[in-house]
Amino acid sequence: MKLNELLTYLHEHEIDTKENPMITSIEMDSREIKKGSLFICINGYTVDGHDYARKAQESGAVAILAERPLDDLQIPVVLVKDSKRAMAVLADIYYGQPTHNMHLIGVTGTNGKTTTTHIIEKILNVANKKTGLIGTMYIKIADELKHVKNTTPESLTLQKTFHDMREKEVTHAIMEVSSHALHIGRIHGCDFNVAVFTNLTQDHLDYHKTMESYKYAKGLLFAQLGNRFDHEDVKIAVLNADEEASEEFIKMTAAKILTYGIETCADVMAKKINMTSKGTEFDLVTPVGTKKVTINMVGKFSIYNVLASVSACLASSIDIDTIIQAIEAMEGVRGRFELVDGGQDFTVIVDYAHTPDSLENVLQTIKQFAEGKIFCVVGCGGDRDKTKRPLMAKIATEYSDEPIFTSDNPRSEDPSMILQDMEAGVSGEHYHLISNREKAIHFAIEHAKKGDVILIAGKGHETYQIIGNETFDFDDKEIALKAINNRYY
Ligand SMILES: CC(=O)N[C@H]1[C@@H](OP(=O)(O)OP(=O)(O)OC[C@H]2O[C@@H](n3ccc(=O)[nH]c3=O)[C@H](O)[C@@H]2O)O[C@H](CO)[C@@H](O)[C@@H]1O[C@H](C)C(=O)N[C@@H](C)C(=O)N[C@H](CCC(=O)O)C(=O)O
Ligand SMILES: Nc1ncnc2c1ncn2[C@@H]1O[C@H](COP(=O)(O)OP(=O)(O)OP(=O)(O)O)[C@@H](O)[C@H]1O
Ligand SMILES: N[C@H](CCC[C@H](N)C(=O)O)C(=O)O
Ligand SMILES: [Mg+2]
Repeated sequence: MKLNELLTYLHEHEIDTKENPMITSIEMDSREIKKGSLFICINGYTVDGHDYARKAQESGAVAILAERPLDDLQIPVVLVKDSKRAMAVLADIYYGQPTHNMHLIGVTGTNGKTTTTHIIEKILNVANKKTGLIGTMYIKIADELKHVKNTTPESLTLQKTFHDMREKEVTHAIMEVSSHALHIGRIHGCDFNVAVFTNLTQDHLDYHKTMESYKYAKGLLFAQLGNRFDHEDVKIAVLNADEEASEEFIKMTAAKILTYGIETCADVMAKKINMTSKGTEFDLVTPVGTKKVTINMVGKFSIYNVLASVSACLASSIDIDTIIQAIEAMEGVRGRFELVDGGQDFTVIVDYAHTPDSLENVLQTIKQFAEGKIFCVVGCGGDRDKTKRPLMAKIATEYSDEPIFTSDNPRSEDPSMILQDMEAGVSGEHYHLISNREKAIHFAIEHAKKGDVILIAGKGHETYQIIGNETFDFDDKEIALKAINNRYY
């Protein structure tokens, strides 16, 4: 596409030349520049992309889009007020508006996004739909996986991903939509058909500062959902009726509403719930009838994720029998309440609970079936919301018999300072302090007795640990299996 053609889509811009090069790729990272690229300068949180414009030119960029004039460049410079916004517009156009002709489901909320997107994916696959998935664990196009840094990538990566999905004939895409992405505008240009809300509890206050602005960011997904009545293309907001924030999101959206819940009357509900340590049975009540279902996942939070997924799929015109077949076959998601079986006579669970609410939910669930003591190996991430640390420590001591405070991903912070923040939440309670995560896991496994349950929380599927600037191989499940092996064999 020629530069001038691309620029017709930007309402306000200035350009310093009449040159009109052919653009063969759009990049926001100078390290990705190829011959023919348009380089977009983004002023980031750590560095300013404008400082890399020269490097981009040297690497073959044929044009630059920037927020301020740049000296000593021989290629056209397009000036805009906000390069991130311009990037979203250009990415959408350059990649052929890929979300306009695919069914796009977005899932937002503090906890349960990854799990819910995977349940939706399973249902759509059982319904023979070709799917793409974007989220914390990976970008998945059919069976092909690509690892990513962010849960919800920047608009450029997003639109390119949707374009690749279209090339692979994906008809249904499901994505996790983080509050950061909503706040920064990474999803501008995404034409969602269905938007799903899981829940809102404390996290990310380092970024959003208050729960009110965190809620506002989540609400943007619903506010931006097809704000006109196109009766050929109805947009649907799937909201958790048991969550207070849903009442506000209802006011924020013009879309059709479908609610789900357990406590409050809703369109889709779970009734007569019967939980065991292996699974859950309940009556699934929907606008198209009531059926008894048995799922392999445990915990009330899992029922919420299933109800959200069922609602999203009903909103996507999938028939109820297919939905039920899929949710009954769903085995769970990697690193989410995942059982580690090394032949031991106690239970070991690896879970991604890294917020106060998720930790409380998971421990409450374990309490319902634990025959012996509960061990809880838990830490808190560095360079993240500090105020959740004492809360998580308190919850660990409240719901477990042997809490073991350890490191998560300390990142740039001193691990002992993070532990101090956790300890500030407890006074007089019994707990262990083992900063080295591998040693903490070994400690729990060496001390567990028959019937006990060990929860290893916070890192779930992660196969690394970030300490300082370095990333080390680290897999909770692998380490737990090694410790079980050491103890028994
Ligand atoms: C705070 C934040 O959101 N940061 C994101 C941001 O990074 P940044 O602003 O620091 O970028 P930067 O390094 O300053 O670079 C600025 C610009 O210079 C460019 N650059 C940089 C170096 C170079 O050599 N050449 C070059 O061109 C960069 O490509 C970029 O365009 O832009 C990057 C590229 O898109 C993101 O990967 C990065 O996410 C970081 C990794 C992050 O940790 N983000 C978290 C807070 C986040 O967004 N989390 C949410 C929610 C998670 C959840 O709850 O599930 C998520 O969606 O992931
Ligand atoms: N609906 C839910 N309500 C509360 N807690 C949940 C719910 N679903 C899952 N959890 C807990 O939260 C953890 C993370 O779940 P999941 O990865 O699905 O959430 P997420 O929203 O994608 O998280 P992230 O923002 O880190 O990507 C799980 O391991 C479990 O402990
Ligand atoms: N999406 C979350 C994941 C946290 C996972 C936990 N292991 C940590 O590193 O804090 C975040 O980036 O805040
Ligand atoms: Mg996630």
